[in-house]
Amino acid sequence: MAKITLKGLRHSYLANPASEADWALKRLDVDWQDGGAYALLGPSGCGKTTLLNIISGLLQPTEGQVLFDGTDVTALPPDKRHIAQVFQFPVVYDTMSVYDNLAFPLRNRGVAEADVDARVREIAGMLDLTDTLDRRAAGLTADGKQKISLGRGLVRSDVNVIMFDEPLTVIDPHLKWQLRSKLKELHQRVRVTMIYVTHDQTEALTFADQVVVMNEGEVVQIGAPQDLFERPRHTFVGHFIGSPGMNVLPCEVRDGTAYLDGLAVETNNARAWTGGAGRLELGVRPEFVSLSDSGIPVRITKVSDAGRYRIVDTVHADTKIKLLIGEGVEVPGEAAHLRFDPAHTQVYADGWIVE
Ligand SMILES: Nc1ncnc2c1ncn2[C@@H]1O[C@H](COP(=O)(O)OP(=O)(O)OP(=O)(O)O)[C@@H](O)[C@H]1O
Repeated sequence: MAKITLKGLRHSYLANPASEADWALKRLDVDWQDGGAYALLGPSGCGKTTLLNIISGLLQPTEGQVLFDGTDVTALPPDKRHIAQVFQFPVVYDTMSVYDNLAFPLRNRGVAEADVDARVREIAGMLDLTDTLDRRAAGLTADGKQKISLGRGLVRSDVNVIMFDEPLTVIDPHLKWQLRSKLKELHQRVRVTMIYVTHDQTEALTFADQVVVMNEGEVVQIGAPQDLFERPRHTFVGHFIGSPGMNVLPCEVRDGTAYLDGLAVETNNARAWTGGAGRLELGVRPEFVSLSDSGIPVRITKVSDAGRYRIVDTVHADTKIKLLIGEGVEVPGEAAHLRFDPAHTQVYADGWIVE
């Protein structure tokens, strides 16, 4: 196991990168603590696979270093890094038994047969594969096979990190939550550093203690799921995480007060704005917007049922604002007023939170 440090990492697939857009990874400084459960979350094309390949050694970064416990491994090939990887599609040997599949990474490294047996049975037990150990892998369902892939990642005791690259893509939706909670439980038992790559916020938020959110080649926030929800550092995080995402509304700030279309709105950070150029926006999640007797006048355009609550779409002038309301709350006709919870309303400048 190891702490992994990415220092001043940049990567471009072009020989002579000129503009910012030429960099697949713009600049990354990230510490992955030993034994942590991390998710790497971001939309397609944001650089997740590029980053994984740099950590595993399949790709040399254009600039910067990868350190394992402080030792520079940037130039080491993948087989010298002691990393286990689980991919989207199960990697299993169909003709071998489940037992032999799990034993393979250990036998390959010359581990004594008695130790192989003990470890295989332990991991099989954790993954509920004990009853299938003697069966040929070919007969298993997709989720059974993916469990073997997970097992092959977990079985080695010499790994610095296990990286999961969208491991639940081929799993039936109704089995996904089972495997997801299994993985979380396994992390708590084995305590190896795990990096779980996904573009699915539910998977990231249920698995990880810390979520690394990427957008356009940059890390925009690293935090616990609750931090990402309560205090998104970037409007992208607010919008990408949450369903529906955070309202991002154009605003002005004068003398420490934010104004939405000329109406003063209390926030938790407008006082910190020291001026300067930049696009100013208010961010407030639909969970922290409520109906009120006074406040921002809006027109209600749509009410949708979302189970235990309703999503209300409103519009103020040309600005759309969403809010959530509970079951017992009555929705007025077309006209209403909204109030933003000041503790959860913040100002962003060029996308970044003002602090
Ligand atoms: N081999 C390559 N050659 C050139 N450009 C590449 C290569 N691989 C990726 N890119 C570009 O680098 C950027 C990051 O891609 P990457 O595959 O790392 O993103 P991702 O977040 O893993 O996306 P996805 O979730 O779709 O796999 C994208 O703009 C992509 O087009």
